[in-house]
Amino acid sequence: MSGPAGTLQVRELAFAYPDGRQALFGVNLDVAAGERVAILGPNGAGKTTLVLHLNGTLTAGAGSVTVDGLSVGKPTLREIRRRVGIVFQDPDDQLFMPTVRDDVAFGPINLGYRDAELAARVDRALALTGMSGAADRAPHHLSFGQRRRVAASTVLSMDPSILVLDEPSSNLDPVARREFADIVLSLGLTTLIVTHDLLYALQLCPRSVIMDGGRIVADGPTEQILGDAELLAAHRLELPYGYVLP
Ligand SMILES: Nc1ncnc2c1ncn2[C@@H]1O[C@H](COP(=O)(O)OP(=O)(O)OP(=O)(O)O)[C@@H](O)[C@H]1O
Repeated sequence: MSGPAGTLQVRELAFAYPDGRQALFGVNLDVAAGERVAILGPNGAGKTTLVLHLNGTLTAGAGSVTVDGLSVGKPTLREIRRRVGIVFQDPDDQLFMPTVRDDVAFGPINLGYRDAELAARVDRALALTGMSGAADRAPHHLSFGQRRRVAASTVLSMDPSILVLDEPSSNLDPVARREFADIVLSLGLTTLIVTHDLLYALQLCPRSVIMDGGRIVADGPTEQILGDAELLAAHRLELPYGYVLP
């Protein structure tokens, strides 16, 4: 079965790590095509654990995850990995080839693309992040901000329907931060953003959920969530010092 591209359904998802630590307790989340949703919450809330279920890196202990109408599980894993692109916090976890072009081509080559079709995918993915000029450079010669863009290109070259960004603003200077936000907005993809940067969530995501203790404890318009001082305080979230919502 297949559904509209860019849709996500998480149903009663529960998960315990092998050491017995229960990290998720019945998480429910529906994301519509084209939505941008911030996943907020204190350290240890279960945000990363949830995200790692979306592309099948972790397997649900109970409940289900459905992407574009496809149930995440062993039989669909290859297709799910293509459809859900995760950009990790540290780009160096994703860049390991001699050149930027090789890194961005890695995923499509695994999918069987070659020659002109492969080149077109790589060129497009680099253009989307403004990194076309760096195609022949070594990733480790690039700045952190540039490496983050290339890491995004490595998943965009798979033509994903859902983009997951883990702390996308971390270690970026203000201009790089804004430039990356502009890239995300220009893509128009269903996007989940895990972040402690509440203003980045406000800038990029009309909707936010708060996770705490392995559960989603709030879900609504970002402006409303960030405007609720009691809710934020109850879950160890704080706007930057002195900041007043517009
Ligand atoms: N590999 C692991 N083995 C055992 N427990 C783990 C493992 N990874 C995470 N946990 C635990 O699962 C819970 C959720 O962790 P998770 O990393 O999902 O939280 P998080 O919200 O992403 O936190 P942070 O904001 O610090 O990144 C925590 O209690 C954590 O200690």
